Amino acid sequence: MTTAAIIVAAGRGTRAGGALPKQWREIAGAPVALWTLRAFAHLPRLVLVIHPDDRPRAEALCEGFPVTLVHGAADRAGSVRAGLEALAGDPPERVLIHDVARPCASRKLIEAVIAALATTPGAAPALAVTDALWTGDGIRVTGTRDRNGLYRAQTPQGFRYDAIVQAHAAHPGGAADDVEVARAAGLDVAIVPGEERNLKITGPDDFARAEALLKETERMDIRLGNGYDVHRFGEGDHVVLCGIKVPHGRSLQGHSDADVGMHAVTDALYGAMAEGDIGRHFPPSDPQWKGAASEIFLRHAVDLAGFKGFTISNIDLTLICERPKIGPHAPAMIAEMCRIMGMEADRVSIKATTSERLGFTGREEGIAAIATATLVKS
Ligand SMILES: Nc1ccn([C@@H]2O[C@H](COP(=O)(O)OP(=O)(O)OP(=O)(O)O)[C@@H](O)[C@H]2O)c(=O)n1
Ligand SMILES: C[C@](O)(CO)[C@H](O)COP(=O)(O)O
Repeated sequence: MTTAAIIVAAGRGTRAGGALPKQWREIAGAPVALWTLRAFAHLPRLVLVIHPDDRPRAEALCEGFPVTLVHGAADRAGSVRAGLEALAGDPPERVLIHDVARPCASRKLIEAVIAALATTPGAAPALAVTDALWTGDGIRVTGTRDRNGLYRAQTPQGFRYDAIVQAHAAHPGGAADDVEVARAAGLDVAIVPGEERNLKITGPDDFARAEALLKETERMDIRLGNGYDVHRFGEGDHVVLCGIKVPHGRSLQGHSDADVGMHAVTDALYGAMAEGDIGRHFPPSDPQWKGAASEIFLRHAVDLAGFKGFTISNIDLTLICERPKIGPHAPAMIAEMCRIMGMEADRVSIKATTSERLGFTGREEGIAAIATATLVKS
């Protein structure tokens, strides 16, 4: 079942004040919008609904990241509809709709909403009201209300895509959130236990609260990934290894440019992020990747790591072949890999070994490559 997330970010944040709309202000070292996108970065499709005035800022934030930008509308419901339309060409089965102003939603909460959608067309997090409730005239208490059965609504609010599209199309407008829209269309919405930490930045004091929560949970996160790849030799007069053309009596065969070293490093990066492998992001069945430069794949993995808040700490790559001899070309390969990945040379190792004439590499039928990558988030 495919799940997409729509992050609505077209509001102006008037209650929060300040020179910039709240989603573009920095907390804990990154804009609020980036924290929120990172919380959903494990999902295959992300749509960020923005105000047209914020386009340059949003493009800079999302450059190289797998995020679709669309322009929102004058009210929240209109912005949600714009996000839903952006997905219409290739509709997902489920969609999560989330306020950009809630940057602290946990992965556990997001997964709980998705899990609930297996049995109901709608699901959303909420916290039961625990304080006594009064009415007042601004100066004094004028009455009390029963808090039984009252909830504080949160996002992400999740729905079967087709159902929420139809519900929005039928709604007259003025809804506070998508649960109200869904219920007006007769959809059942399950309550998933919400989180106190999933606060919405609304007033000026909320920035400090959100920052404290993000700092508290952003613990050191160190990831190790490995990648292994093999390409066979065929007719030709050179091989491409780590972006460098190396003269050789044969060429490596493959769907792309068959840069076996770059593929192993790319898979190590994906592996460290639990993001599958090159084939998942660039399917070999897709003709557009035929003969593609492997730099495209590596850049995607590097950008994804940056989007998720990781720094690449080091890369270690071993090429396994009898010939060509790698040593003379290793400095150029390291320089090229550093250029693509934006890394320092003392963090990228490229070395080679033979297999003592054993096996397919020993018989010079192809080249194998094995890579390790370390990613760090602090
Ligand atoms: N026309 C609008 C209005 C709101 N939102 C989004 O809806 C969410 C919840 O709204 P709220 O917290 O009220 O944000 P703002 O409308 O920006 O704040 P304010 O009401 O203080 O101006 C926010 O992520 C906001 O960006 C939107 O995408 N389009
Ligand atoms: C959708 C919402 O986050 C649910 O709590 C909220 O209603 C949106 O924000 P607003 O302050 O009501 O505009």
